[in-house]
Amino acid sequence: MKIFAAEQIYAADKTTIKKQNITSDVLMERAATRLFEWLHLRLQGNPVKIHLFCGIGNNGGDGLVLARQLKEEGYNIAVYVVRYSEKRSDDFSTNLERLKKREVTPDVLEEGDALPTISKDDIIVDAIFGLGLNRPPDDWVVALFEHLHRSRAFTLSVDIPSGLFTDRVPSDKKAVVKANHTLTFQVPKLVFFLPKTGIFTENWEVLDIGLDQEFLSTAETDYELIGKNEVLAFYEPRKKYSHKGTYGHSLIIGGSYGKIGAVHLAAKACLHTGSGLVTAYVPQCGYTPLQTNLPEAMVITDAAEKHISKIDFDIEPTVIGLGIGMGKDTKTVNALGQFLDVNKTPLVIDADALNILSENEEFLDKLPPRSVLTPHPKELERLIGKWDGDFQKLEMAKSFSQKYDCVLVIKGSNTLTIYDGKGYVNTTGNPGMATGGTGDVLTGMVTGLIAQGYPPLQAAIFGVYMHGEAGDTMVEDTGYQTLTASKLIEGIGEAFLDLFAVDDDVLADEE
Ligand SMILES: NC(=O)C1=CN([C@@H]2O[C@H](COP(=O)(O)OP(=O)(O)OC[C@H]3O[C@@H](n4cnc5c(N)ncnc54)[C@H](O)[C@@H]3O)[C@@H](O)[C@H]2O)[C@@H](O)CC1
Ligand SMILES: Nc1ncnc2c1ncn2[C@@H]1O[C@H](COP(=O)(O)OP(=O)(O)O)[C@@H](O)[C@H]1O
Ligand SMILES: [K+]
Repeated sequence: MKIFAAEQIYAADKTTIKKQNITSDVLMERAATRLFEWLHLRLQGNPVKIHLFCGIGNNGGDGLVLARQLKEEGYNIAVYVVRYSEKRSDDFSTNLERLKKREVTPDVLEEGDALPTISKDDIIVDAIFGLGLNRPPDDWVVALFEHLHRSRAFTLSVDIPSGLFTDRVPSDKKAVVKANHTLTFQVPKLVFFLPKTGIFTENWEVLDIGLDQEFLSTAETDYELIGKNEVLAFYEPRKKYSHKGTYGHSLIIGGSYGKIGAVHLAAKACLHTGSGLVTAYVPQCGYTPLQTNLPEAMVITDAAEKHISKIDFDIEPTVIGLGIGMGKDTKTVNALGQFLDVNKTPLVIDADALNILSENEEFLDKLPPRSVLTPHPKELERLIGKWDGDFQKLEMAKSFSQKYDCVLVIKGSNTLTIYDGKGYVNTTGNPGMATGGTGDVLTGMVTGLIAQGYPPLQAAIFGVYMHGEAGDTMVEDTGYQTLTASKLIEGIGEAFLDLFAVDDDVLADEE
């Protein structure tokens, strides 16, 4: 699913209004009707008090239409106009008049006014600011946001939590409404997925308001949301007359004394993702544990006992996964530099190999084109430097990826893969995966996909999706705290099966 920038959404509105020959007022009515239907379905006439806080722009207009529809259905509402500006949008004004005709006169809130009492069992609808926010809200509006937050009432934001910009991180966390849920129009917004802005609405849902499909499908966007539909397009079925040679040979290079487990996890994940053959290249201390515990993998050992001192092998791997548990011993750093001088095999680079690249920038020029780099945020900072906010981080990551022609997988709650100026936002995964070794599993999975012939970008996007899906499957049995990297590997099979599972509700519809 595409993620549109705010100006593209405004353009989609305009096109829709023109092509469907409707007024903006009709579009607002349609949007707010979707909000009403959502609430009505859940509340079924429940007399709970609903406080609707409406700004003076079109977001506020949506709130006023919703108030009118709730009133007509007999809901217990209180409506407030948050008058943060003298200006009013036309559709706001039209709908204020319509509401007044239904004998609902909103309380106008201005600076210095007493704030309404809200009980924690009430519902707040936040329609104060929408996509039009262009500067931080005034102090008294921030005080209102804090008042809403203190009430602990369920807060439903319209389109976007008020105070959240679409293109930058707010400098003051208090200046954003903390939504329990956001109902966003037509398309998800990028800020829902970034670590410093996603925290304002952990739950969100898209409401289809019938914007012009042609516009939506032809517009180019900088970001895309990756779900099952998107990755299914990449999936390559296993062929009947194939053999292990068909699916490539992965070489996993890494490990040091005390960190052989990382290689074990990556090699095992690689096998579970379908690599035809997997060999691990480890220091000698890794030989026995790997041969004992992972019989499917072959093992080549370095001359040194405890760390990699020279990367030297006589096989011809299809792809190499590099860096997990490898450490940064001087000999290892030299070995990596010498290896990169001669290597032509596609690479997936993680962990200590990334840190070595950060400290030896000249190594970056030696990477084969479209190498996949999988940093967590700290490793990313070492690679690309410090950033000021998520948006600058993304721009810096795009430049880095372009400069070195690499696929950059920025791991996190919503892992973001960057290549060729575009970002792919993953939707699977859960906080149970915030545990040691899960990154090693991802390295193994992406390596295993490249081994089978997936191009690096697709392997990265698909691998990240499947990794998160494996986590989501396993967490149902383990709970968040007990999910481990080994368990995650057990979930990879389920993640593949789930790609082709028919949803229960689809089956129910057919019955
Ligand atoms: N396609 C869609 O997504 C649709 C969107 N609609 C609604 O329209 C909204 C956008 O409406 P608007 O463009 O009117 O934007 P807002 O409703 O966010 O209004 C912002 C208004 O406040 C002013 N302003 C911005 N920041 C301010 C600040 N800090 N202090 C004081 N004033 C400030 C702006 O100049 C503007 O007049 C969307 O978020 C959505 O709720 C719907 O009405 C119809 C369809
Ligand atoms: N809160 C979370 N939600 C979803 N995925 C997460 C979360 N925390 C971590 N992950 C995923 O777990 C993995 C952790 O990788 P990493 O930090 O490299 O761990 P390690 O080095 O211990 O293997 C990444 O793929 C990341 O996206
Ligand atoms: K809002």
